[in-house]
Amino acid sequence: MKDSFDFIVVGAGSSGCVTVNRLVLEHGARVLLLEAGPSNNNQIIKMPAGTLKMIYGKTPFVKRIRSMPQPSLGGRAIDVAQGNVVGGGSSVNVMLYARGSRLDYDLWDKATGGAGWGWDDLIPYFRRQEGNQRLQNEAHGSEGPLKVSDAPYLIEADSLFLRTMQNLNIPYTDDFNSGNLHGVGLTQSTVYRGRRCSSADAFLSPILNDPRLTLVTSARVNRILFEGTRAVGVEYVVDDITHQASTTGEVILTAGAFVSPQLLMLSGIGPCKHLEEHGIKTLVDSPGVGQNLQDHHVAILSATTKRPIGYFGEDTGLKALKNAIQYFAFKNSGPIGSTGSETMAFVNLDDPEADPDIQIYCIGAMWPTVKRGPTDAVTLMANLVKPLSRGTVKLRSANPADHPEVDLRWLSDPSDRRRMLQSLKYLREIVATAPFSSVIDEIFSPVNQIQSDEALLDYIHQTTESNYHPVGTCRMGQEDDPMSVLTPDLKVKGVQNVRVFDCSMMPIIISANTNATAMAVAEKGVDHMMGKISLRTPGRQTSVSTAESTRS
Ligand SMILES: Cc1cc2nc3c(=O)[nH]c(=O)nc-3n(C[C@H](O)[C@H](O)[C@H](O)COP(=O)(O)OP(=O)(O)OC[C@H]3O[C@@H](n4cnc5c(N)ncnc54)[C@H](O)[C@@H]3O)c2cc1C
Repeated sequence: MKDSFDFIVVGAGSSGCVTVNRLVLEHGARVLLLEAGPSNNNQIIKMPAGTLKMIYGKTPFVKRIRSMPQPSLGGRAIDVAQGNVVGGGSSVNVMLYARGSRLDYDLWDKATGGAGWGWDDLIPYFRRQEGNQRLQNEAHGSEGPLKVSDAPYLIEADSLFLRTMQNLNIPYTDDFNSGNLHGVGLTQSTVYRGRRCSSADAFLSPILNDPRLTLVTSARVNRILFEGTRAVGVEYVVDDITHQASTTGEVILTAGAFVSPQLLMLSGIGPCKHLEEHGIKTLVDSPGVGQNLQDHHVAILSATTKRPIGYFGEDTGLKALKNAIQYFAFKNSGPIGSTGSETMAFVNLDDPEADPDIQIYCIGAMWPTVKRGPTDAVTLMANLVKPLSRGTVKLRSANPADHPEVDLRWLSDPSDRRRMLQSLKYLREIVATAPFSSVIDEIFSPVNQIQSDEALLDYIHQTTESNYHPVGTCRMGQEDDPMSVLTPDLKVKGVQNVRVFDCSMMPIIISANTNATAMAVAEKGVDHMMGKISLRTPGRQTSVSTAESTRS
């Protein structure tokens, strides 16, 4: 093996960029960062309004993983977009800055036997990373490199949504990220002066010229290399040529919730029967690898409006020209500087006092997948943020170039079906409530004729989409839990010198968007690895109640 490094980090996404930043700047380590996708140096990534074009258009920055046909969705296969570029998800995402609730992280803490993963344990990491342009308090930092700001551009749909939700007794909140998600309000985004602030912008850019960092793009890692059970390097491919790199320290997987378990399995760590099926020699029989897949997904309602209240027409003709001039000549202002998702609400429709399990987005446009000629429109989406259904990631083959076999199993749990149905009905209630009702012309998805529960569920099966938050496939847990893949300090069980710092580590999905948490987890992971913090002695009280603890 030729090149040798102190650490090798696999995947330059949200968690990978944070990991290398801390290793290089704080610990002076020589780090190899391998990223399968290209550089993030592209205008469409930097301009907030470019997001939907990346998610639904054709760019090299997004790869779509097609799921197995889903029996619970009438046999439909789902494409789940993932970042394939420096910055990973944070370079292609909708930039919404969100954290889970206090309870979410306290449930993680419980899953690890109280090892130190509760809300209070994570807050220092969120705060340290955050450069909030409005909030500075015990939950928020304003000096960090990750810029977080209020929406620079609002549309009438935002005002209508905010007022309508308050008419439905949902209280206004000016901060979703204090541990309490309840309410309706304006979102904050990882946007600074009209430009995306990805994990790469915040954490990788400052060290790109540091001689201790070696970044190789368009480099797909195939497997981890072991001597016995000790990781000593990785094998990767650039331009069809296979390379090896070695490390005297550790290999850290930050390749995302689909690829990190795939890489473990390709390296011989996983359910031994499944590895045998693909002719892979088992190094560690770890039955939990690829299990416990969770993802948020949405019920969609789109309606035409009687007059313009959103973004229709802003990207064509003279308006597009005007917006481009405004954006480039006037400090990145106007619609191009907006993420298009400026308001949201978190509710619990069963018990208004309980932790929210539905997130509602209001988007001032027709949803791209809804088949209807372009016109003034608004879309409401209900995101099931506490799903109970669990899917799997398995190997499709022993070939690392093949996507893994993803079985999402959305709505396979009856409670998820019930809550999705209930939330779609609630979206209808929102657009029938003043002042929203005054601008709605026609609800065309789902059309009015779809009324029975059975027909509405069928509509959900045909139209539900990912909110792009897959997690949980290498979950951490207690040492003696046979289904946990990682110890609470994020070491892969059964081997030495391999850790996973990305969204795969979550035992339970958080009830909000996952980018900020991916970054906070990575920084805490580095602190554990470098001995800066140690696991807490079990026994501390958190907010987990007896009733909620049954969810874990
Ligand atoms: C379209 C979209 C919209 C989203 N919107 C939001 C939002 O508005 N707010 C929010 O909080 N969250 C959002 N998310 C989710 C959030 O961005 C992700 O949860 C987060 O980026 C995941 O971080 P990660 O480090 O786990 O993985 P990623 O950021 O996905 O990083 C994995 C990296 O590994 C690379 N990689 C994969 N395989 C290999 C390999 N074999 N070798 C080398 N490199 C490899 C990938 O190219 C990628 O760069 C969105 C995600 C997407 C995809």
